[in-house]
Amino acid sequence: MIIDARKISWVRSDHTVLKNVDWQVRQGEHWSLVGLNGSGKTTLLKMINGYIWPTSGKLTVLNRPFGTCDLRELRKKIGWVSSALSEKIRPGERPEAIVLSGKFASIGLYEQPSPAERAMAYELLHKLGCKSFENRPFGLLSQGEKQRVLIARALMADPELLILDEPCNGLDLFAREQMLSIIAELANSPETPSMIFVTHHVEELLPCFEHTLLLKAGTVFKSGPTGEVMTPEIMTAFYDHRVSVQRQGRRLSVALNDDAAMESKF
Ligand SMILES: Nc1ncnc2c1ncn2[C@@H]1O[C@H](COP(=O)(O)OP(=O)(O)OP(=O)(O)O)[C@@H](O)[C@H]1O
Repeated sequence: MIIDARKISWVRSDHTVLKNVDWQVRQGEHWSLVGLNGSGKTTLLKMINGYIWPTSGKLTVLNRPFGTCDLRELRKKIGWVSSALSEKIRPGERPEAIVLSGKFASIGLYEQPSPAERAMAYELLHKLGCKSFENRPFGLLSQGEKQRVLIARALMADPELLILDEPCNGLDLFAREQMLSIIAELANSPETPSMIFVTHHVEELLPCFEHTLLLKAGTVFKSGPTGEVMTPEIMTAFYDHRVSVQRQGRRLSVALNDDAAMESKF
């Protein structure tokens, strides 16, 4: 089991940030985690990565029950690609060194990598489409280029779980689609671990994310096969607004119904 969360809650002073969250992610499954701002996505991810501890409930990640495992060791097995990570990378750092640093779970490269590790870093840079800017300092890269380098860095550690935390944030239409096609290709590769794709936007959900968890106000609003979760009825209740769910090819989109869109303006 990749994630086994049983009724986990996280309470801070008088605020219940997560409440009775149940979530089971099995080996080989790719999930999307969808929630509005403030729904608790980051808090849940921090918990899965062992940075915070459930106030109540039972959490097992990568078959390691919290309370009996070394959380630093657990973290090495999880690749969490987020804007917070991007901000930690020094602007002068080059993509090759950034990817190699993933092997040593460090920000910055302080170890001497072996020829095999260098070869793996090159292979990953290639796989993530980073060849044309592999020598450019990180600070000069576009948002999409930075994301691709950071995904390569995460894969360098051979993780058992890869968390893509809003990878399309700040990307224009073309960069977003490029990013999504790279993720779709990753999902096709048998070496890719289970992925969790975090987003606010339903139209970013690729068919490879066959399961979806909808998080609303710290609770699981719905979880299960994406096709069963993404119905107009469920999404209308999820957003507290009448919405329609359209299917475009193998992708989905959600739109506010006209009158709901008008209501939300005023
Ligand atoms: N340490 C804390 N103490 C008290 N409240 C907190 C703490 N951390 C987060 N919260 C609150 O918990 C709620 C969920 O926050 P969280 O960052 O997990 O949401 P999110 O779904 O990741 O939002 P976004 O999509 O905007 O990043 C918010 O109301 C936030 O203010």
